[in-house]
Amino acid sequence: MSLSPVSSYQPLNEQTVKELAFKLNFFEEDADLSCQEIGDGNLNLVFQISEKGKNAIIIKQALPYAKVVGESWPLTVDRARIEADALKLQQIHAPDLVPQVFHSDELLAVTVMEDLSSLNILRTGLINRNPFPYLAEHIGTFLANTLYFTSDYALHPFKKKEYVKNFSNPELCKITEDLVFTDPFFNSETNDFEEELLPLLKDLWNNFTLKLEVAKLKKSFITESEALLHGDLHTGSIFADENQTKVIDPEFAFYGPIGFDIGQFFANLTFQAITREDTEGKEEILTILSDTWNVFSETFSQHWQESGDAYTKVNGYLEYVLNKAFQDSAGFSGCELIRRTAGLAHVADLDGIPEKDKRLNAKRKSLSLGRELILNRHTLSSIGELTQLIRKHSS
Ligand SMILES: Nc1ncnc2c1ncn2[C@@H]1O[C@H](COP(=O)(O)OP(=O)(O)O)[C@@H](O)[C@H]1O
Ligand SMILES: CSC[C@H]1O[C@H](OP(=O)(O)O)[C@H](O)[C@@H]1O
Repeated sequence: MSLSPVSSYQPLNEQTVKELAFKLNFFEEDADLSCQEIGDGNLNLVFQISEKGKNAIIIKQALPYAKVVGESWPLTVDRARIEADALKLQQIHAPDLVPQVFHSDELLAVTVMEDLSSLNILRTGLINRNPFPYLAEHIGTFLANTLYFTSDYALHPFKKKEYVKNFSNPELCKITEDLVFTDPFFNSETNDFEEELLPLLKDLWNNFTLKLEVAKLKKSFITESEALLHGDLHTGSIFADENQTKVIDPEFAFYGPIGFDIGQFFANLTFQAITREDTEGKEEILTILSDTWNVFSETFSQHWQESGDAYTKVNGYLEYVLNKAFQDSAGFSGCELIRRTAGLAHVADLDGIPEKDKRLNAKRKSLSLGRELILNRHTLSSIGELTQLIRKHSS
């Protein structure tokens, strides 16, 4: 039986979302509520509802299409169920690192959650050069806990397969398969770039060694059901300040290779290593990147000691798993750098640079670093070698 306050899906607006908040008893019936739609992402509606002097709540609703494109791009609202279920699981394994979910409704495709607007979206905070002293510790822990505890290394095989089924997310995965792994490596209609970048892009499109390596990464993304991924872990999916970090928006969650989340986070940090002009600023980012890896690998290794799987006691297996995740993360990171530079969905780190020459210079660095990361990922044997490669291409 559905506990939904409505009998069919309907897109909410600032009036009907208040009525929903009342029906769900988040406010007393005489409360004077204010409400704004604050969503700035590509896909969903996000309403902030508040009563003067009290904590606000967030009601996020999936539309039956991709908001950024419109009704010509239909998209399942089941992504709201996936997002709510992923947040609830992440809350168990990484408490304090995700927003609290107060309520979710599959029929209306809504998630009611904690309002985090006292924190900053990390991408904006990094562009504004705010300090995030706990970011590496928090994201390293988030990655280690959510990835380890949803994997076969930790779970009974029946439970793991139940999760794989629950988090089957074909439509959202298809977006990533197209926009991250395919379109930017071909002269596709969805691509979006300044014409000055065309010669460099043609070099990528004609580089068959590169295409073979991207095909291998895409195969890994599609076929390796290693752990429950966040699936879209960029710096716009993280709220943070000097003390706290909260990961939001796991609607792309599905079972995939561990290195994918790590690589997306690395790439989105790397835009800052590229665009910051001072060495100190660049080094600050590279330190966050390498500290995140170190926290991730140490925490993941500690969890591994508790695994019940007989093979986890075999010498060399943990090192193999971590090394694969590390080299994959470099390759996935390369794909993310290229797609955010020349694909459909861009980032403010690059597009927000007002001076054309500087912007193009940063984009050229991003494209060439992306290519190097994809081609040379198997030569990287330590986090220091990865940060050195980024340093070389971003100076
Ligand atoms: N829990 C929250 N608290 C405060 N603001 C939020 C919250 N969740 C989302 N937002 C706001 O809505 C924006 C879009 O949210 P997001 O979940 O990324 O949507 P989309 O799935 O469309 O990308 C965020 O950038 C942020 O400004
Ligand atoms: C048409 S979806 C493009 C892009 O948007 C998603 O990001 P977000 O929902 O955080 O704005 C995801 O990265 C998709 O690849």
